[in-house]
Amino acid sequence: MSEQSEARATIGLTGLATMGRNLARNIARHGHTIAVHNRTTQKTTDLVEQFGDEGDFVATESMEEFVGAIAQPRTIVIMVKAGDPTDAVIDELVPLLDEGDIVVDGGNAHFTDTIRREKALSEKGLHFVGMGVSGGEEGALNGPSIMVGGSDHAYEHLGPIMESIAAQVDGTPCCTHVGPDGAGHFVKMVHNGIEYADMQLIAESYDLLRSTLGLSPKEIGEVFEEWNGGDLESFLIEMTADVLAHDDASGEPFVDVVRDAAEQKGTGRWTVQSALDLGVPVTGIAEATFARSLSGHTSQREAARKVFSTSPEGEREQPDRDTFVDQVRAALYASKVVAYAQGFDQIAAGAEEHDWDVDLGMMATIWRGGCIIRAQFLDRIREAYAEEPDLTTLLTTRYFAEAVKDGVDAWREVVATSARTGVPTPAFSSSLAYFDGLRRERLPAALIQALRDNFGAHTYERVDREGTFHTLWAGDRSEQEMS
Ligand SMILES: NC(=O)C1=CN([C@@H]2O[C@H](COP(=O)(O)OP(=O)(O)OC[C@H]3O[C@@H](n4cnc5c(N)ncnc54)[C@H](OP(=O)(O)O)[C@@H]3O)[C@@H](O)[C@H]2O)C=CC1
Ligand SMILES: O=C(CO)[C@H](O)[C@H](O)COP(=O)(O)O
Repeated sequence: MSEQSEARATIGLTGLATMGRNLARNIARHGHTIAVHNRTTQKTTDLVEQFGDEGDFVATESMEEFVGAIAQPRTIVIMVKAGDPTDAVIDELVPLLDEGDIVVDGGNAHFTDTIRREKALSEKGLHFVGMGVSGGEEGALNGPSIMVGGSDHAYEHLGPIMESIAAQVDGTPCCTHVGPDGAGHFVKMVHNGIEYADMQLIAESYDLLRSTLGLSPKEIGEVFEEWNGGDLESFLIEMTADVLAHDDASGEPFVDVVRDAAEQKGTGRWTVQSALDLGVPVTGIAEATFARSLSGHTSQREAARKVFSTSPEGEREQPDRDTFVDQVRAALYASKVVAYAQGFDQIAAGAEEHDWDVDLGMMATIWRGGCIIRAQFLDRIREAYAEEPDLTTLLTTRYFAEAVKDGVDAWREVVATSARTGVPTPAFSSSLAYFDGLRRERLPAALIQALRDNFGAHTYERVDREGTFHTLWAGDRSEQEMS
């Protein structure tokens, strides 16, 4: 490792933790010679000792040795903690690189950081790629979903390698060139936002079945297993069945020994922040993110528990088991349709804002395999965009409209039951409210406009004629036409 390596690697990867190490193995297994590096050399040594026979690895210690081991123009993947650590690695790498080299950030970077880094590196004659990778530890090894943002030139070099290691569905790699600079990381961010909503909806379903019907985690696991055989078939539903069936070494259901405070690394929060900036209502993702925050507010939760009883006063209702299980399934499916429709709206709005030509149908295509939100349902989204590339909302496309119409009564029943029994369902409830808001003939936004005009002369438009108006609320209440 300390000897000077010849530049024979076709690609290099620095950052050999959970994701980087498995991505490197995946790349090597596909016949690409890969130079590997990690700040702490022990991780490099361990990787090559344990898995060196899986392919052609060039283990390196210093950054100089790492860069020297890669054939020019170099393609270098950074797989380290997002934020400052990524900048630190870029700062260390850049002085060692030559014009035309390609630096790829495969971490969960904020897309605005990616835009900034791309600008800075292109000024130095380097190509910078922001590459979203989804699939967790297992996906990185056996085929992730990969969302690449960068120049066409960079994709020409990087694309074939990444397409070869990505998950494949019906012969199509789950990897695509999303667009320039921050496009790949933007799409990955929204993917993670949808992941938050998906998990929150699953968690609410579990809570309802447990608290309302009194089912055990094992019984609920069986329900999820059955659901996975239908429209809801997905990686997360399958995983839920598995997790709920698992017992801790103590004999307790595993889910009961895990502290009920969900962590977050930032991508869900970023999705919501960006959605607010873009003016796109991503209510499912927002509620999922806030639900994680609430779960972590231990002292407030404790204070509230002391003052309020944990369930509403009065009789607990016990709905019919099979009917309620099916209602929750329908509510889960309809709410999931809403969450995905909102996520795709955000990608469309982000693409417009940043002038990225993002193919929405292709996003559904590359999420069908490898990634955390992979699901049968994504094929339906792919078909919807194939039929109508500029569709206004996924909700109104034939398949999803039917699914929502079929499920809406059950959805209302579930939300009503949760309100009566005190089981919190922020994602179910907000998705239903979004659906009702969209389909409403007339919204109370008219009153909000009237109030804004009253207290701040913010003006309003009328339903019966063009123009902008203001009423002299403090005066004679006559109406002025402003434009
Ligand atoms: N874990 C997951 O499921 C997924 C993670 N990601 C993203 O992939 C990236 C890697 O994730 P993961 O594998 O979980 O690892 P971590 O996010 O835990 O990062 C650990 C790696 O970062 C390196 N590192 C940290 N700080 C520095 C620094 N200042 N300079 C150099 N190297 C540094 C560590 O080196 P050392 O060993 O020396 O400490 C180690 O290799 C992250 O951006 C993450 O958000 C994306 C998809 C899924
Ligand atoms: O990118 C991922 C999967 O696609 C990661 O698993 C992500 O870090 C999970 O996010 P969080 O820690 O916020 O739940």
